[in-house]
Amino acid sequence: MSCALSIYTSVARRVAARRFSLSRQRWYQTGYGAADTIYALSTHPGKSAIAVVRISGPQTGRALQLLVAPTKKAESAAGRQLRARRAVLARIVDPSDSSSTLDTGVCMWFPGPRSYTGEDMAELQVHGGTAVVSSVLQALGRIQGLRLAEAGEFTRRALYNDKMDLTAVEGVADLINAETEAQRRLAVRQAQGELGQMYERWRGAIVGLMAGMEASIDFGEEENIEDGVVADVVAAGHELVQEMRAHLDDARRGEIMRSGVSVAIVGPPNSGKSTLLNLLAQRQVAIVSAVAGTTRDIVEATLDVGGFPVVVRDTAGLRPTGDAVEAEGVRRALAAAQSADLRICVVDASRLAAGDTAGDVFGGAWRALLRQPHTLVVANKADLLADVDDADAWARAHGVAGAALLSCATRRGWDALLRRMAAHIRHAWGTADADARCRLPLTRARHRQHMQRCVDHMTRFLATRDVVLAAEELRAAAAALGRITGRTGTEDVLDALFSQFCIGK
Ligand SMILES: Nc1nc2c(ncn2[C@@H]2O[C@H](COP(=O)(O)OP(=O)(O)OP(=O)(O)O)[C@@H](O)[C@H]2O)c(=O)[nH]1
Ligand SMILES: [Mg+2]
Repeated sequence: MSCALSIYTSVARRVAARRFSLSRQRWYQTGYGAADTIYALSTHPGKSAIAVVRISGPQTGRALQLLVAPTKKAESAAGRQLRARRAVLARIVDPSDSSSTLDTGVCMWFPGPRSYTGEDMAELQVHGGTAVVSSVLQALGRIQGLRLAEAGEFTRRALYNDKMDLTAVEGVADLINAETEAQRRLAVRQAQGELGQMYERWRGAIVGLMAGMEASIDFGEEENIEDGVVADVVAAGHELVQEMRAHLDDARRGEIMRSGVSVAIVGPPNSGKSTLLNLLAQRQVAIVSAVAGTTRDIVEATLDVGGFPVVVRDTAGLRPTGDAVEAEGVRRALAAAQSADLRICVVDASRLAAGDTAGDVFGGAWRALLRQPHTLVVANKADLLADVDDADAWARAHGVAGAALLSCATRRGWDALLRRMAAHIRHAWGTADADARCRLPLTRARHRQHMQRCVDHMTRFLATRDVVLAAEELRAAAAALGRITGRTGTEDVLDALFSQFCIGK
């Protein structure tokens, strides 16, 4: 046991050393060069109260010496030098003429490695006027060895300097793009490294299993796995795979929260689908008319329902038709309904009240939609009904049990419908982001793909009796996890990811 442990330690050390060298190797391969010092405006371009200019790289200290001068007040005070991680009020001056003040602002100096990028870094908070910002940027450009940063280059440097892993970088990108509370909650946890730490813990556990396998090779007489020696390794492997499978089997909660819950509004023509979309979007996105068959194509709007990101699609009314264009609309509507996470089936309550059955209203083939999970039925045009005291009883009596009674015209049932949609989304996909005790779900298809590969290799590892194959499967499983966190072979992913970042991040 102690032997296995010492082998584990040596393997883990080798893995850690390799990880470091891989990071540095990538760093030099990128062509950016560690010698460059970069700068950029990190806040939004345009007029604002304050703008933040960031500098990172080995020449940062020299750039500050040339660019930052004490204010008159600071000159008389003791300790006027820039101190690490302290905000100092300073004059930002022209490097070629320190008497020419460009602006007065706050300067912060972060000597590496205790900075965002892991390098020497500085932040200048200046007044957010266009002329001020451009004069500071031009002054930085005149200092030798400094150049404007590429999109996402600060964060790229943080990644290469092991300040964060790839999942954390993706979390930062998601945080910047987050539009709803649920997206923000998910992204902030990922940006703090929570997901990456979990994958690294699993990778460490696989490395431990590899150490166990090495022990079995050392002490086994033949190159076959000896039952007694590897019983613990196999048991630990089973436990690990179970944990990983539970992570994979998450109903795509994280991916749905990140990209938005896709909702399709479907139902017969003229039931008020487009009216509902316009109400949800709070603007006239789709054409509404009393003519049945108005909507032909898919009309889409992105919104926030109770803090959850939602992409709603209005669709053509479902009915048999000889019109080729309308038939294509119906085909697209059914496809949208199939692929949606949540379906809202809108029916005309007045038609049900007039004696049509739900079957008449929906048509035979389309009733199948109602039986799909994650489907809410909305009986619209409730204003056309005689007084209904008990909406649930009314829906049961008219063959649409559980339907929400709504009038888009008078807004009767509107708040209840929104509450119901939010509750359904929270219950189906939303728990992990809201509850910090829950494990973070997979947030990208990229993670899912590598995670699935890892589980496949682990499954094959557990099935084989051949020690060489077993070790190979473990190595491949660890490498798959390494691809999620960016430890192995991710240059192509990085280029795609950082191109989505803004300059200055
Ligand atoms: N009385 C009443 N009329 C409504 C209500 N909601 C929508 N309407 C009317 O019903 C008609 C059809 O509305 P739309 O929103 O275009 O219906 P649709 O389901 O999108 O129709 P198609 O695009 O043809 O499939 C319009 O005249 C709307 O003003 C409601 O709650 N009450
Ligand atoms: Mg319509």
